[in-house]
Formats: sequence, C-alpha cells, structure tokens
Amino acid sequence: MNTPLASLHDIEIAARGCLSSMAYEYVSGGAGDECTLGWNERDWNSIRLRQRVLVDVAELDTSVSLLGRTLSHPILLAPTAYHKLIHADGEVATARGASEAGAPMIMSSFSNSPIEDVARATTAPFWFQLYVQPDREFTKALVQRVEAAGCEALCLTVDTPVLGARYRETRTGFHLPDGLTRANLEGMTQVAADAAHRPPEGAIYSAVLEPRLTWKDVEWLRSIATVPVLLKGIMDPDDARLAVQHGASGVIVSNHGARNLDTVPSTAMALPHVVDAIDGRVPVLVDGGIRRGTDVLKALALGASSVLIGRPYLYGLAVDGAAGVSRVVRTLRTELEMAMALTGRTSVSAIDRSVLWA
Ligand SMILES: Cc1cc2nc3c(=O)[nH]c(=O)nc-3n(C[C@H](O)[C@H](O)[C@H](O)COP(=O)(O)O)c2cc1C
Ligand SMILES: CC(C)CC(=O)C(=O)O
Repeated sequence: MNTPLASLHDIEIAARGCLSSMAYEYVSGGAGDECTLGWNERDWNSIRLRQRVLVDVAELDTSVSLLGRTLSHPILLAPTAYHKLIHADGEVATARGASEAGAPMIMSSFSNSPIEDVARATTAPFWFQLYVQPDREFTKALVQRVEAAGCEALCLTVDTPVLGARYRETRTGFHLPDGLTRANLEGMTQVAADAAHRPPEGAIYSAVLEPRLTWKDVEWLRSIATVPVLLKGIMDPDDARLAVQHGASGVIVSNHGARNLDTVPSTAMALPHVVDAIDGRVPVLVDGGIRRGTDVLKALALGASSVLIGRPYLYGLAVDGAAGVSRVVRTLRTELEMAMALTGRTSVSAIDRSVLWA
C-alpha cells in the first residue's frame, strides 16, 4: 500500500523522487550555508500558540479581503520561475490547480508558459511578478501585455539586483533544458529568452536582472501601471516606510525563500517589525517557510493580511500536476481551520497577537 500524502512534508519527500536532481536542487536550495533557509521554517515552529476552549467553533470563516477582492482563504501562490522543469504542462497546470483551490496565483516573469495561456487556464484572480529588465521599453510593453491579459496586481521584486551564492545550482550545473524559454521575455531586443540567469563564474550580474533598480523605478512603474503595485522582498522597517512613501499598494515580507542573502532573519522574525512600521496603511503579506496551517495562523496573528507559499506547491506540481497544487493549498487551508477552531477564533478578523503565547 502506498503511504498517503497527508502533510506538505510528505508531498515534499515524494517530490524528490519525481524531479531531476538539477530541478530538485534548484527548487529546494537556498543561498550560502542555508542558515536562513533553516530559520524560515524553524522560527514559525518556535512561536507558541495559546489554546483556548469552550468557544462555539461550529462555523468558521477563513475568508479575507485583499485589494478590494474577497478571497475564500488567505493563501496565495508565490511567484516561482520555470514550472516546465517540474511538470510538462508548466504554469498552465499550476494555474488550474490554483483555481481549483481558490488561490490567487502570482505568475513569475520567468515562467515557461506565456501569460495569455495561464490567464486562459485560471478562474481565480492572478497577479504578475515583475523582474524589471534593463530594457525599460521592453518592461513597459510587458506590463501592458500582462494587464491586457487580466492580471489584477503587479508584484515588483525588489530583493534581487543580483543572485545570492546558490551553490546547489553551481554544483548541478543549472541550465534551462533545450526548448524551455522564459516565454514572456520572447522578443526582448537585447537578451535571448533562454539566456542563463546565472552569471559566468566570477561575475555577479545577470543578463535578466536589473542591478540599477531604485526607488525612482517604483514611481516609474506606478506611472505606467493601471493595477496596484506591491513590493516583494521588504524585510526592513525603514524600507517598509519608504515603500508607502513611494506609493506601494502593499508589501510582501520576503527573503526570497532564503535564496539570496544568507543570514538575514527569517520572515517570521521580520514580519512584526514591518507590520508596525506600515501601521495599517497598506496590506502586508508574508512568505518563507510556511508549511503548516499553524504557520498561517501565526502570520495572520502577527499582522499579515495573507500568506504566500513557494516550494510546497512546486512539490505538489511535481507529484501530481494541477491536482497536486490544489491538494497542497487545500491541506494548508484545512490545517488553518483546525488551528482556528483549537485557538477559539472563528474568523480571520478575530486572529490577533493574543493568539500567541506571550
Ligand atoms: C524555485 C523557486 C523559484 C523562484 N522564483 C521566483 C521568481 O521568479 N520571482 C520571485 O520574485 N521570487 C521567486 N522565488 C521566491 C518565491 O516567490 C518566494 O519568495 C519563496 O519561495 C517563499 O518561500 P518558501 O519557498 O519557503 O515558501 C522563487 C522561489 C523558488 C523556490
Ligand atoms: C531565475 C531566478 C532569478 C528566479 C528566482 O527568483 C529564483 O530562482 O529564486
């Protein structure tokens, strides 16, 4: 009898056997000595919950409102690159799974499927993650293209002017296999859509990342975009305040899944500081190491409006395509419901810092 895939950890273990070692190391790896990678999961675990009893929890409501939309639960799919490394149907399968589970998908600039195919496959709201390209005219055309496809928000990734020291990619010789491209970057004038994202040995600048990005570009992006712009990769309270000053519609507390700067704090540690700095002016989302419904509850308790998951749904995609993605989200949502019932909170608005053991 096959062991049932009960938790997200079970799915992660199963995924390893479904992926090439290059794909597995690319997805699972972090930067440097992977200190932050460990902390991202561990720090959610080390926050203790207060169990409360004798509350009527026969009806639970996990819905949240985000950027004017009501979502049935607060779990979104973080942008991740290259889904065809994981599954032949790539981002189209992910979009189907996300829709099935009612989870908004944030599509990566570096998807292998074009935005229009993903838009057609989805019935849930979808957002687009932007890696601003050195060619600003191309970037502007890309923004207009994703808006025309129906994307409801842009997440500008601000934490990756260069990549971190990802030695698992070096050791496995990471490359895009023949036939896979960054489909949304086709037609870019200066760089091929299948150019390596990794710089040559000894160099740090990538052909498809923009090291010159500054706060001025946030204003530029807002001036050309017709949808809300969120900043993804805010870890510092001072940057959080600057984000609001520069008109961001939201921030995502993220250390890029611990893939860039090793030894930055976990997002569980950074979140309350960013929430305090933002002071309710715009929504704060968080990702990094969320693997349990209790982690989602803790993030909401610390002031997050919603959470994003990255690696877990890629493992679901590897194991069972769209159904695997949907299963991961549904498992997390069910665990969140259990955690709400066992802490005596019947709605997301009733989850605050008093859920946490002081
Ligand atoms: C394989 C992989 C690819 C990623 N690609 C992108 C990307 O294209 N753009 C981006 O902003 N973040 C990217 N990220 C970071 C995720 O959006 C997210 O911040 C991170 O995965 C959250 O941590 P978790 O994997 O522990 O849930 C990627 C992460 C992984 C694991
Ligand atoms: C190609 C990479 C820059 C995509 C990414 O953001 C990641 O792998 O973390």
